[in-house]
Amino acid sequence: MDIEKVNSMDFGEFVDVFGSVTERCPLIAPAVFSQRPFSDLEDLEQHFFAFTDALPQSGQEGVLRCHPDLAGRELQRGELSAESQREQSAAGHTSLGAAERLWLAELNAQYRARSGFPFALAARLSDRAAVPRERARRLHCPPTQELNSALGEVKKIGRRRLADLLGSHATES
Ligand SMILES: NC(=O)N[C@H]1NC(=O)NC1=O
Repeated sequence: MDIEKVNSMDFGEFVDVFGSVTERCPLIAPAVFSQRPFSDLEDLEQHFFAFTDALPQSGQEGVLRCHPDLAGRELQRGELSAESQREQSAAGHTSLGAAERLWLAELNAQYRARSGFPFALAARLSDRAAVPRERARRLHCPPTQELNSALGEVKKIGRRRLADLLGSHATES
C-alpha cells in the first residue's frame, strides 16, 4: 500500500485499516485521520506517536492500560487481538510450560502493582528468555523513566504494525 492510497481513504476505511496500530486505543486512528495528507510512512507514523506524546500522564498511562499482559489471561483465553497474538507468538509465549506461565504471571502482577499499568514490550523484538529478564530489570526503574520506556515500546510495536500494513520494512529502533 502506498501513501497515495492512504491519503485517498475515507474515514471508515482509514480507521478499519489503522485502528490497530496502537493496541485497543480506538481514539488514536480517528484523530490521526484529521492530519491528512501524509507525505510518507514516517510522517504517518509521527502523527500516531505525536498523539500519545501530547497526552497528559494519565492519558499515556491509559494507552498503556489498553495493552494485554504478555503471556497473560487474554492469551490463555484466546482473547488477544490478531496483531498481539502474532507478536506474543513470535516471542514464544504461546508455547510456555505451566511453571513458566505462573512465573510470568507473578512478574506481571508485581509490575502492575508497582506501576499501575501492564508491562509493555515489543514482543517481536524479544524472545522467551529476554522478556522476563527485561521485566525483572524494569521493575526497579524509577517511575518516570519506566513510563517513558513503556511508551517507547508502544512506539516500537506501532512502527512494526504500520510497516506491516504498508508493506515496508521497519528499522530496528
Ligand atoms: N504488554 C505488551 O507489551 N503487549 C504487547 N506487546 C506486543 O508486542 N504486543 C502486545 O500486545
